[in-house]
Amino acid sequence: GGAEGETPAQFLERYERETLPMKNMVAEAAWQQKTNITDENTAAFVKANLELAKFSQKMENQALVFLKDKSLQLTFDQRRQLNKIADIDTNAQTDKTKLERLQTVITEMEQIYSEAEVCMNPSGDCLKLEPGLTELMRSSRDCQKLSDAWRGWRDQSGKKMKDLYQEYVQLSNEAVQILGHKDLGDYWKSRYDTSTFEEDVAVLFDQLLPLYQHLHSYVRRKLKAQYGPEIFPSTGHIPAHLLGNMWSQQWNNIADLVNPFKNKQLMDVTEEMKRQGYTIKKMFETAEDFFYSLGFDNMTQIFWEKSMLERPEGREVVCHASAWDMDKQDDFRIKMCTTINHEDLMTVHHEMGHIQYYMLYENQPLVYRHGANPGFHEAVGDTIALSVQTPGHLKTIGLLKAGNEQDKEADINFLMLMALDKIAFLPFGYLIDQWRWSVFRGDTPPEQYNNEWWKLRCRLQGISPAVKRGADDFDPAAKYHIVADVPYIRYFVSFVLQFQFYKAACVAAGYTGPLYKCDFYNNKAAGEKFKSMLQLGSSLPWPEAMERMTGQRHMDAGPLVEYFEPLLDFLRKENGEDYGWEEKCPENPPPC
Ligand SMILES: CC(=O)N[C@@H](CC(=O)O)C(=O)NC[C@H](CC1(C(=O)N[C@@H](Cc2ccc(O)cc2)C(=O)O)CCCC1)C(=O)O
Ligand SMILES: [Zn+2]
Repeated sequence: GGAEGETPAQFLERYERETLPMKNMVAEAAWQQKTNITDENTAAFVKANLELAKFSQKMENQALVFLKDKSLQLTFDQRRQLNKIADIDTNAQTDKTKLERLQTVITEMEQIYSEAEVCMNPSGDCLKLEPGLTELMRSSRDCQKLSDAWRGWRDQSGKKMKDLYQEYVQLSNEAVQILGHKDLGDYWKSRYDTSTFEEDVAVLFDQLLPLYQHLHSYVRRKLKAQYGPEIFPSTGHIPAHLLGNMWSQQWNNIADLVNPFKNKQLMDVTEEMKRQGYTIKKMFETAEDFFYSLGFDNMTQIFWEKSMLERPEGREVVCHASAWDMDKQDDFRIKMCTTINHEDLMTVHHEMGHIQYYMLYENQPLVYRHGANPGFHEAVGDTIALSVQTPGHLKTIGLLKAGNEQDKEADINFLMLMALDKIAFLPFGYLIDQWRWSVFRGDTPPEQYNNEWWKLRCRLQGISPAVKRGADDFDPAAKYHIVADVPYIRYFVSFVLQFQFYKAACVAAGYTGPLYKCDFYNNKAAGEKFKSMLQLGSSLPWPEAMERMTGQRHMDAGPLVEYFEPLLDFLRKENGEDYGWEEKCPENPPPC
């Protein structure tokens, strides 16, 4: 047994008492490192992680002793908690040198990514990803500039990390194999508690492909009109740098080029936010107010004191937005280099959704303070943002001028903007971990890393590289989550779940109109439904949790398809038979 004659119940109590301060210490060290990247903060962060690993291994060993002891009468809940204590990720690596090397490789890759900058011709301006390159990709309509930024970013980030990444794969697989998993992808999928997870997401992707194909075709036609057809390959692919985003993952920033009814309002409120003098603080208060209207709690005092809501002067930070549970009473934070625009206002809701989930499961046993599955955590804020973005709600908060509610053309414009965010994302959200699972499994060897990446990008997303890719390019590591060891299929799952949660909240609010116009602001019944699911954390299998809110026990693309139905009808009429692209990208992408 554990400490002299310790019972499972005593062990679980001791686990919580001893682990909480340890996790808080690590969270603080991580926060210091991400909000002030210096050698000593990085070293301190790696050291803290090593301490946590040693501590977790002791707890894992003790949990395994109880789990294997046939003489013990463990309750269902004790067994569930002990299994979660024994699942300690790559901290299972007992070889200190290998564990330290893995931590160092990840922080090194993240440091290269965070400090990379591209010096543009002919201006000579050196731009970082945020805000410079992101702003350029968002707002420039100059093909050559977009192409230079697209290529430059990949040269300064991914291209420098191929060897590091190879080492990360090797060390990560070794670590999780100690826990009995085949490879890191196998371990990441195990968090969805179902052996059919890969097939389930593949089925969802196939169901949603027609929506994407029609959006892709419509956007391609509009971009040909804007840039001239000669820069588009005959294979039907869209050049990656023309889509308003460094990774072509969401296309909302080219809404002005794609807006179906020019004479009708574009639902992007960036200009109105600036005109009204919106501050960053006001953006966070707007999000806080929506959650509060549902009966959720306001942000804590410590949240406002300790968050980093804009890029600080004079120090290197990891700008990629993130929400933090510091494993300490009331201590929840957001780190974000916020800019005043529509996209960031939605990101604020996304990050605050994480904070609300942390607060709702704060009283669960420590091992249950996680999302029911990772997709749930990503869906909370986005579900709220679906209600916030309705023209009706934007009028309620004064960010959109009152207009004719029954305007079919304005509705199509709105659904188009939402599709540029939610539909455009689907193949991207799906393919990142298709690539990584094949790398971790060993099906994709290092010399095939970039080729396999572009095979997926060309076949599933229908985009082509701005310029021809070379043997030593490594484009996957131009994306934060790949560099920072953060799984990604959670976002694809979230983009399906959030429409299920949104529909359930609308039903709870007694709404009966077209789904895409539903605003459940101020509705306590909707809030109660949501809270009843979220307060469970991971204490029950996710189908049980989902059932509390939606009455369903499985992922279902139905609500997403229902939401976009009017747009798909419009697109089918517009596109006729002109949609789709060839599996392979062109050998040589046409120049600007
Ligand atoms: C300590 C820690 O790491 N905490 C976790 C939270 C947790 O696990 O508790 C966390 O904060 N992760 C950061 C990550 C940030 C963002 C992101 O990376 N988004 C994806 C895809 C996407 C894009 C649009 C969208 O609407 C939804 C998703 C991308 O940008 O590619 C950036 C903008 C939005 C969300 C996040 O919040 O998920
Ligand atoms: Zn998130």
